[in-house]
Amino acid sequence: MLRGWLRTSPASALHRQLTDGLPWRVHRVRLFGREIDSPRLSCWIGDRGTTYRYSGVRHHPSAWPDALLPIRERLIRETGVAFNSVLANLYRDGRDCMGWHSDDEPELGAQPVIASLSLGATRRFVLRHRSDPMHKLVLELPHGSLLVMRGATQEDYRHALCRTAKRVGPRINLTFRRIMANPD
Ligand SMILES: O=C(O)CCC(=O)C(=O)O
Ligand SMILES: [Fe+2]
Repeated sequence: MLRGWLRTSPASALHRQLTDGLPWRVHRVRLFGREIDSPRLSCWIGDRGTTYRYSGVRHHPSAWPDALLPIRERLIRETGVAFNSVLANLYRDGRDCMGWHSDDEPELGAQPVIASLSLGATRRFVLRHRSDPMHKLVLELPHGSLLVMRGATQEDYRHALCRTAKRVGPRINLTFRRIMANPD
C-alpha cells in the first residue's frame, strides 16, 4: 500500500469533485439467490464496451469524468496496465461496507491487476486467504493511498471493507480494472 500516492490537497479536491459529479446509484447485488440493495453508493465508469457483470447484475459504463483522466494516465504509466474502467464506491458512513468477495469475474481475465485508490475517511480493508483463514492482512487505507492487487491475489484471497461503529466521514474508493472481453 502506497501512502500519499495522491497528496492531501489534490486528493481532497478529487473527493469533492467525484462526490458532486458522479451519477451515484444504489446497485442491486445478488446474495444467496436474492437481490438486495448494496450498502453503499456505486458508479461504474469505463470506455465504450466495458460492460461489467458484478454480483450477477450487468452495468453499462458512465463516461470518464475529466478529473479521473490524469489519474488513469498516471496509473497506466506506473503499472503498465491499460486500465479501461473503474468501479467507484461511496461509503457514506461507517455502516456502509463491502462483504467478502474476490474480483474474479471472467471478463477481468486471469490474474487481474486492480489498482485501488482511497479518498476520504480511513477505513479498514482485510484480505483473507481462502483455504487458510488465519492467514490475513489487515490494512487501514488512508486518504490518498493506493493499493495494487496483482498476481494470484484474487485467486487465493477474498477481501472486504469492514463496517465500523466509529463515527467516520464519507470515503470514496476507486478500483481501476481492465475488462478483457465483453460478456455479450
Ligand atoms: O472499498 C474498498 O477499498 C474495496 C472495494 C472493492 O473491493 C471493490 O470495489 O471490489
Ligand atoms: Fe473488490
